[in-house]
Amino acid sequence: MLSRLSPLAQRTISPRLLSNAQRTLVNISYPSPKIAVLELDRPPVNSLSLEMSAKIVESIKEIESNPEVQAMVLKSSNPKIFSAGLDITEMNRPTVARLEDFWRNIQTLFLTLYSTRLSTIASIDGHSPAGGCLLAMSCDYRIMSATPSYKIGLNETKLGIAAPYWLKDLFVTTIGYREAEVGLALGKLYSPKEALEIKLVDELVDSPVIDVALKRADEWASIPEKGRVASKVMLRGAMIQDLEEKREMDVGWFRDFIMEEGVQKGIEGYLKNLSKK
Ligand SMILES: CCCCC/C=C\C/C=C\CC/C=C/CC(=O)SCCNC(=O)CCNC(=O)[C@H](O)C(C)(C)COP(=O)(O)OP(=O)(O)OC[C@H]1O[C@@H](n2cnc3c(N)ncnc32)[C@H](O)[C@@H]1OP(=O)(O)O
Repeated sequence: MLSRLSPLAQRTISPRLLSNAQRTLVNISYPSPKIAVLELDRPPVNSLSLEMSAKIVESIKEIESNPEVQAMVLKSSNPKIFSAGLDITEMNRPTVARLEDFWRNIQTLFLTLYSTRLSTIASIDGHSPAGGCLLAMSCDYRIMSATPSYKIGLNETKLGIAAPYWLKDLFVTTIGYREAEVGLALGKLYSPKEALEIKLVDELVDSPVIDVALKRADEWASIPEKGRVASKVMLRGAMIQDLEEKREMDVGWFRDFIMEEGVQKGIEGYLKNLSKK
């Protein structure tokens, strides 16, 4: 894509002016041989389109393929948004084929990030609703900026939709049944302080989040891989296997739910309000 531009244009065009079609969507860097940083870079809000999910999966696989790398920090290029979650436009009057493909890519994203052999540290320097919270919860450790205006949580019910069963399971596993029951029903978005209290995040920082995330990545990367991965498989294997077995059933639930006229009206209204803001 970018390579289709002339070399002069490639050198002079400001990255801010690049359309998403011309962007790489994620950037990978290696601050040290054992640590990778995967930066989400899909303006304006790092929402997860089909292509964005596929790109994140491809990048995780690329990082995993280097046996020296032990830990990965997941961060955002946006200074105040980690990820706004699923790209809502993917669910707005879609074709059935695209919608099903979109959902398969979201499932794969979850399965890949949740099960990777890498230690994963979420560096949450901004808002992280819904699918953004899914990305964070799929990591092994979550560090969030203490900025009080930031929000994290699962707000699906506010859009007139429900979290899929496996995201509900992930939420329950992370914060416990009762808190998840209330949080899901109300579509609650938590402040960083509240998120720390219920253990939705592990640590709050005032300093640049990435600095602390890199320190934690160093600590996690120093643990011998075999035992660390075996523990991860023991804790996460059942949920992964369960979704692997139910993938197509889940695609069907998602498709039938989203294609309902009432749900479509709700999504349309939510999108209109977002753009009006
Ligand atoms: C028994 C049967 C049950 C079956 C169940 C089966 C399956 C489950 C069914 C469905 C599950 C679906 C799961 C969904 C999870 C999700 O992730 S849904 C997405 C939820 N995300 C949100 O609600 C976040 C919305 N965004 C915001 O709140 C704000 O944008 C922000 C992140 C706080 C940032 O605010 P800021 O003021 O900086 O930016 P703007 O609001 O002005 O946004 C800029 C621009 O971006 C557009 N936009 C924002 N978020 C999204 C998004 N998620 N997708 C697409 N587009 C988004 C916004 O509209 C603006 O656009 P512009 O006006 O054209 O500039």
